[in-house]
Amino acid sequence: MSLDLVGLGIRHPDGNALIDDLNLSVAPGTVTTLTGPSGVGKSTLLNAVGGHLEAGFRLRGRVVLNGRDITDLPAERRDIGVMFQQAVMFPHLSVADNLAFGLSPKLRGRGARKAAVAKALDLAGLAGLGDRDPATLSGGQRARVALMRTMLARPRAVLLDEPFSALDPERRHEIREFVMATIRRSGIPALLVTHDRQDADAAGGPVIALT
Ligand SMILES: Nc1ncnc2c1ncn2[C@@H]1O[C@H](COP(=O)(O)OP(=O)(O)OP(=O)(O)O)[C@@H](O)[C@H]1O
Repeated sequence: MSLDLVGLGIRHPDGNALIDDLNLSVAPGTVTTLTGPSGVGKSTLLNAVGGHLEAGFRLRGRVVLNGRDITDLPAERRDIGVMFQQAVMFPHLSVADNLAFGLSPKLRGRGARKAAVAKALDLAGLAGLGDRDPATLSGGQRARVALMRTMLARPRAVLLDEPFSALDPERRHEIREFVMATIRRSGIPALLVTHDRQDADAAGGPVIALT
């Protein structure tokens, strides 16, 4: 699976060009990093790829996923996973149920769904913690649950918007490695927005500096 941005341009509601003629190809299982000063349009670009561009922003160019033009598809039909700085959990659901919420509807059968959640807990190093209330997890554990929930939906691409910046330095390193390994193993393309040089190094792919 690959993600291609072809001649992408984004215009701010006030008329200013945020992104101008961006051409970018993200290979399967790789992470391309987007950097640049605050306000340059990094998050807006991810919104455009995910289909969440806010009203008033104008888009030019094409977003192509796996050879298919998805520019005009609504977000829910793009199968693109997102992960933000704050790992949002449903507080009234257990860790396992939070994970189950991410499961692709294509995966049918109670047993198969339970097994998929158990495997995700295991991969996240959280085996045995499925019954816990998410509020009792550490920030790092919550970040891993959030990532697994994103991946359980079997996305065709992932968008990561500063997903590590709320983590302390030690956790940050561990989660970063975990996220990159998961993306490589899944063979899907990813875009990472970060201000952190080490994040970009760990991502291993091209770094695009937006100006
Ligand atoms: N809903 C909105 N309506 C109007 N302007 C917005 C909206 N959301 C963002 N902007 C503006 O669009 C521009 C790009 O914002 P964006 O969040 O994409 O930047 P960014 O590069 O991700 O910044 P940061 O690194 O600070 O997160 C900024 O000038 C911002 O103020």
